[in-house]
Amino acid sequence: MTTELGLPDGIRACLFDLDGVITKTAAVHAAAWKRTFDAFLRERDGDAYRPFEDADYERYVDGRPRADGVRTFLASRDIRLPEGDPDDPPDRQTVRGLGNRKNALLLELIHTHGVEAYDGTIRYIESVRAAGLRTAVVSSSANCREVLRSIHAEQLFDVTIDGVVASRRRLPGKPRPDTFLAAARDLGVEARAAAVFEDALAGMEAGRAGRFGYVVGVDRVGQADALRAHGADIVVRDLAELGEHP
Ligand SMILES: O=P(O)(O)OC[C@H]1O[C@@H](O)[C@H](O)[C@@H](O)[C@@H]1O
Repeated sequence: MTTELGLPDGIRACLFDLDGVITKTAAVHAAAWKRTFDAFLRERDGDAYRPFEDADYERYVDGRPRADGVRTFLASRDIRLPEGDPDDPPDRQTVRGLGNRKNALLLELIHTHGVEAYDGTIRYIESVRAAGLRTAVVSSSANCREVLRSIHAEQLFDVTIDGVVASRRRLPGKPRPDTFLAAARDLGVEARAAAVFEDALAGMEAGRAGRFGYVVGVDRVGQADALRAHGADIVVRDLAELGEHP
């Protein structure tokens, strides 16, 4: 282990997820999804509908690109909707319509409440860069750049692979490893020389599938065992814990 950063020797780049790792926006996404799916399920099944639970978010939606989240959750309830069109109105019962409904709610929540960063992560990224390692943000979110801009953190990353870049480059989203692998490649390092920092189960699986050198699970919601089961090499509650001496 290197002492300062708590990373194995040979790690030359760090790949950070955004929502829940850098910013306190995972809960905001979860809230927007819950409002979207509960409204949809109530419209469909009436008042006896089965609500969208935290576990549904963690298993089927967290970390995945927007439309994949819609499809994966609906499939878990044996529901299939037409794909629809990327600019379907938010009240249209299609995969894209539901995604747009969620995005409108997310943006409303973000604009009303603002975005907060995790100070422990920002300090950690600054130490990583001071130590000469390269950094990337790897997020499924199409809102990644706006969120980073709002906390003035864009300059902390040499490479950005977000939801917009991934669809332009046709990269399959997490849990597939392609977005992380693209970030490592853009930084000029092999996967085994890169560490992945993620809070989502889909992100853990991507880290494991890509054979990255180190997979750090960031547990903000009490799912340490699940993070380990899905591929974490280590689980911390905050990145400030990495490199702390016992
Ligand atoms: O809808 P967006 O902003 O493009 O984000 C896509 C996904 O981005 C991930 O970072 C979140 O964990 C998911 O909850 C979200 O659905």
